[in-house]
Amino acid sequence: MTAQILDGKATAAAIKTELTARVADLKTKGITPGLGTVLVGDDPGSQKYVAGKHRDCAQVGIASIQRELSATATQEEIEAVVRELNADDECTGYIVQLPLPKGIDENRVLELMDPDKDADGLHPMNLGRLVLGEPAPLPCTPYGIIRLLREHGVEIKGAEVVVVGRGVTIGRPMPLLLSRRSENATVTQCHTGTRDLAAHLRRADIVIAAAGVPHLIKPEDVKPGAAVLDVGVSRDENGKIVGDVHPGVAEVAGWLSPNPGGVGPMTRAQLLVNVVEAAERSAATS
Ligand SMILES: Nc1nc(=O)c2c([nH]1)NC[C@@H]1CN(c3ccc(C(=O)N[C@@H](CCC(=O)O)C(=O)O)cc3)C=[N+]21
Repeated sequence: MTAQILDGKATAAAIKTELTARVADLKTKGITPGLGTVLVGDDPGSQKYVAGKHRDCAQVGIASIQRELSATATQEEIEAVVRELNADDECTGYIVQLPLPKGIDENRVLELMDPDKDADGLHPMNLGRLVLGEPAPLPCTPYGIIRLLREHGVEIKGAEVVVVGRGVTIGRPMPLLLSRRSENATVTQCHTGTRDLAAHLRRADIVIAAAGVPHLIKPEDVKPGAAVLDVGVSRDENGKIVGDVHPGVAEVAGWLSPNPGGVGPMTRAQLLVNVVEAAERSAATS
């Protein structure tokens, strides 16, 4: 048996086509969505991700606003850029690329963002809205994963889902989304304190591997036919992506997200969705 591919690249392309029409419609109402990015430092990986986000924007007609600061930027300098984007009417949504350099208080920067311009859905106000079930921008990777599963007809309702990891961008918000009535999954969250990870994995209909540990998920721990999402992006000595999922899992799983080409493109597409939806919300209230 070989797993069917959860094709993030193709699904993201379809989402972008749909967004292109919505952006064109907003423009007829005099609104041009604009995505801002704040990049601090010169990490090649981060530069590449941010460049990809601006390429996506160009494809769907969203304006791009780029702010770059040196690796030695101070807390005050970063906060000044955040205040500037909060006030900039052309910037309808933005992200602060994480992680920020050591010594910078990341949470203080995130809390300073205008929650209505938070394209990542990571502002405390929006994480709170998610808990309360109020409309909010949804965290990009978790919601991208749900759309990827839906698009391929993988049943989420009633499924036993194991999320591995508890990071702020994926592991922590993922169970919040999956346990909403609209998804109705039963979720187990595993992390480094989990006593017997394999025992949990073997029961899972859906595994979401977001631990950042290369090849953590082994074929012998996956239930035959399960859907496995590989969210990890570690790199080997040649800079090649190594996921959290061992390649042998493809012989056991029913569905598998390739990496690259799976969750990454969905994350980027969902960021655009958040920008367009924020612009649509402001169009409705203006
Ligand atoms: N505030 C913030 N928001 C983020 O969303 C955020 C962040 N900070 N910091 C870093 C991580 C990482 N991330 C990725 C997005 C897309 C791909 C992606 O599209 N990857 C391609 C391949 C890229 C390659 O080959 O290197 C793929 O999976 O096919 C990867 C990683 C977003 N992040």
